[in-house]
Amino acid sequence: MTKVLITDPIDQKGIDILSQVAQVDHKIGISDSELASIIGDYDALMIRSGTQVTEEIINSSSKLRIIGRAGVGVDNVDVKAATQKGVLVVNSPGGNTIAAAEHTIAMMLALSRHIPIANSSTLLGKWERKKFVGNELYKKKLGVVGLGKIGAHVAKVANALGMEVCGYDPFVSTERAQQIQVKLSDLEDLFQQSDYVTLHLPRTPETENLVNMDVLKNMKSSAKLINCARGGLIDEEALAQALNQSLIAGAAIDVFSKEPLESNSPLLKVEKNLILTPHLGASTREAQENVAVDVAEQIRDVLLGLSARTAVNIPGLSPDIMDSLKPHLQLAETMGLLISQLSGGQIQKLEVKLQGEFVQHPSQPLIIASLKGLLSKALGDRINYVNASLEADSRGISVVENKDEARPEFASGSLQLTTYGDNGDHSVAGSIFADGELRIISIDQYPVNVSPSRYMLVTRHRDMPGIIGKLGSLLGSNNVNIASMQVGRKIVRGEAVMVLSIDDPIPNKLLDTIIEVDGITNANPVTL
Ligand SMILES: NC(=O)c1ccc[n+]([C@@H]2O[C@H](COP(=O)([O-])OP(=O)(O)OC[C@H]3O[C@@H](n4cnc5c(N)ncnc54)[C@H](O)[C@@H]3O)[C@@H](O)[C@H]2O)c1
Ligand SMILES: O=C(O)[C@H](O)COP(=O)(O)O
Repeated sequence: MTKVLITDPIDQKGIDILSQVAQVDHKIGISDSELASIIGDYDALMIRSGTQVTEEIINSSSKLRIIGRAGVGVDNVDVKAATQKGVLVVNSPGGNTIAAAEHTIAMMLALSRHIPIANSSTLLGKWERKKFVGNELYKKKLGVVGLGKIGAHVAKVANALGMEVCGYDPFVSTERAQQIQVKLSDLEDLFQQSDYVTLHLPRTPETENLVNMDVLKNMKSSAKLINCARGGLIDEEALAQALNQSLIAGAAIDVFSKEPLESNSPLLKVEKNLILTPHLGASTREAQENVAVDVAEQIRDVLLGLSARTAVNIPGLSPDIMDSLKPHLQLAETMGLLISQLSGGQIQKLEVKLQGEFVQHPSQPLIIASLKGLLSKALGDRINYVNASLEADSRGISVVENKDEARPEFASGSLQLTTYGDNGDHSVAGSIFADGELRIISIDQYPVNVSPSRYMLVTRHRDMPGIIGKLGSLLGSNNVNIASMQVGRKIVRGEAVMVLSIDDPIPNKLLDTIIEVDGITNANPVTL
């Protein structure tokens, strides 16, 4: 029975989707060690930000195929370890955009009008109208750091509120900035000139402590800072000091370097204008339903053998591409598997050459499929589309891509793989014929025309009378049935390649006898 484990609160609609195809177990708040001890039973894991999916947990799994993050940030998943293990990681990049952007706007308004503290004061029976005079957002300058989905929506709403919006994002073009009505600025100016600064970027080694004491000192003393993105982007000790010393006028923080917020956090000792919420950015009914459905559908599809929409760790392999390239991917994988058996030994380089119609397609998926085939004899079930590039890389196999725009020999173009390694260079070319059938069209530059079959024998021999007959009778007398035979040669009576499709695998003893036949220089059994 397929089993899915859920370790964070997930909307029921997502659970219902998973229940169609799997047994769904809930272990909310499970410890790391308990998770590591039970993960071996599960095919899929569904989480939010509360579960840390560490390398140890991933390596304790044995049949885990997919980790679904019902939300955006995957910084709580060791994606590298998952990729190495061949586990797909998917998220929901857009499901909570509006929720997080609206929480940001709510934080900005709450800060400006002292809403939380005015509420507490009023509940205590006080009537402190003078104490809680605020600021308008209208005509104030907002600096948005990170102009992705959430940053862009915040900018849109802020523009509608009459704010002047500037932004910093090294990966956003001037055209895109104009489109979302944001004036691009450098980071220093943004902090120095803004009345409000809001962060909407991921936490990475480069962005950690992006807001430190130097940055805070550079801000206006009337400025307010909002972080509904990720903990760790702000040095919390420095922020506490900056607020206590009135270096800035306020902050609203939803995310923390350690969550849940620890009781010794310096932020809990701040007595000035500081609003804290417990990572609520995505906590709306709508967003929770969106992300749960989005991710559960992807988990269900992957468990059914279909592709995921938003995989984090297989770049370039969107479902549309996978669908349109199905026969091409199958050809590339088959050829990778074939050439690995013809090459034998250690391979240092794979050259992938696309010709004719193949040039029109994205090459990355074809390279990944070729590598998957190439490594599957060595790694068995462990190799998949997720980890093929990484596994090739860690084995020192470099990949060179080559596009040949010349008029193709075959109407549908061709794909050629060449390996360079311990046993010299080997090449295989293939094409897809009009009937959609895969064909191997050359082996080691010898022209052939073979449909790949489960068992094959590829020999090298001198082109002379009698060889084909000898080989045929050897196989026949050992009860190996030949389904088809093809000989490829470049010149008469020179070197030739023979490709036999056979119904059964070749016994080792028979292979030894074949190699001893006068004129046969090499014989490679192939299983596809
Ligand atoms: N508080 C919450 O509950 C909540 C909810 C959803 C998302 N988030 C977080 O909000 C953040 C933004 O999410 P998103 O969906 O907009 O992501 P996104 O990928 O659409 O946008 C992130 C943007 O950050 C930019 N960026 C990366 N490095 C940068 C740098 N050094 N300086 C400036 N910009 C940089 C990227 O170019 C990108 O445009 C993420 O960290 C996400 O995890 C939090
Ligand atoms: O990255 C995200 O999607 C947000 O941080 C939301 O996290 P949550 O799913 O734990 O609410």
